[in-house]
Amino acid sequence: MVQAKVWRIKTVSQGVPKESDFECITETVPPCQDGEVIIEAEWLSVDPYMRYRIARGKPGDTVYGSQVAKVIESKNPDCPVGTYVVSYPGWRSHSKITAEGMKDPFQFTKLSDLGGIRRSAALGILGMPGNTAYFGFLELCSPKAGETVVVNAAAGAVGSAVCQIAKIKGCRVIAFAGSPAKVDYVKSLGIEHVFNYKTDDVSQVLTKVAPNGVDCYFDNVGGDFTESVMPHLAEFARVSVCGAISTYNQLPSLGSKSSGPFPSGIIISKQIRIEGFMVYRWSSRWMEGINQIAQWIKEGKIKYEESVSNGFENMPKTFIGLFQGENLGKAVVKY
Ligand SMILES: NC(=O)C1=CN([C@@H]2O[C@H](COP(=O)(O)OP(=O)(O)OC[C@H]3O[C@@H](n4cnc5c(N)ncnc54)[C@H](OP(=O)(O)O)[C@@H]3O)[C@@H](O)[C@H]2O)C=CC1
Ligand SMILES: CCCCCC(=O)/C=C/[C@@H]1[C@@H](C/C=C\CCCC(=O)O)[C@@H](O)C[C@H]1O
Repeated sequence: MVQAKVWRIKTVSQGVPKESDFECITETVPPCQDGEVIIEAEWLSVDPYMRYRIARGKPGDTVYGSQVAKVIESKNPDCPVGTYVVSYPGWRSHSKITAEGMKDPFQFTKLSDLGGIRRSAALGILGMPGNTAYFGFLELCSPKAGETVVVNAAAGAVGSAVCQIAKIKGCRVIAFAGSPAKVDYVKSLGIEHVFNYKTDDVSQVLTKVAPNGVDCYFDNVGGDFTESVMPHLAEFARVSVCGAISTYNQLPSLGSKSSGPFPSGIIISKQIRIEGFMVYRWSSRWMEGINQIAQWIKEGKIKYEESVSNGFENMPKTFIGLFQGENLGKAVVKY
């Protein structure tokens, strides 16, 4: 019988998660029944949203998350041994997927050929984060050529894709990231105006580099960063509220009181449109985004990076690293 390693919540994290908030146990996975498969993780994703899931979880819960995995046992003719899938069984080395579980296309999909691109990309640029950039930027910001776009967490999985899509659309991109190496990386993607928000004052940068205002703001960070950007928005600016990673370790739960004043005056007088989203809003158009990004990669218009941690034992450490800016591009763990 297959033995699975499983990362569970030991203590619901308070503030920045610690490795001791997690525990790894071993579990026996019973053999497949009709219609079932057993999968073995190949690549596991760590994502900022997991912080929210942990906050809403309880001790003993398996940490939620996606992985690229290989079918190693099958009693389902549609999914034979050797098939690669993207699934959401959580931080587990081996998992049983029932016939029912395989029906939900957002919990389980067979991995299509990625045209020579490493399978881990299905967790990043050719997966949920890539589509977050594609739909979250194009649909909510409606960018026009020549407009000025601000992107933060710009060296990360979503941000680096947004910067490049904005460039493809002919926009002028002002990007922010958290280290000199990250600034160099974003510049290497062809983005001209890139700043380190830890050493450059965001408001001063925008006064200088965006004297006519910011037309589109793709926000991954929230908090103080966003407070600094708001006064620089142009009339009829569009703000895509993708994430607020600077706040994830502060809020006790969803629905808690907002931490700062709501800038009503700016929003009203400049007639700004601000919209949050969850990328699964575009579920019915999922492959449109993936196929377009794949095409842009082929044409050399989009580049991407991955920060790879080796070993399942490094799941908590790699996850925590997201909040310390340790990743460049998509953070993944190789099983
Ligand atoms: N709405 C949706 O459907 C989705 C939203 N998201 C959101 O998109 C954002 C980016 O996700 P993703 O690309 O996967 O992650 P990233 O690959 O960008 O990794 C996170 C990065 O965030 C930056 N960061 C961490 N803490 C802070 C802080 N306190 N202040 C400023 N920056 C910080 C770090 O970069 P640096 O070194 O530059 O500080 C870090 O490397 C997140 O907010 C996430 O929740 C992601 C997917 C779907
Ligand atoms: C308020 C949540 C901000 C997190 C932004 C983000 O990264 C979203 C990612 C989603 C993710 C949803 C997972 C947890 C969000 C918790 C909200 C809830 O109602 O439980 C995943 O489904 C893929 C991205 O769309």
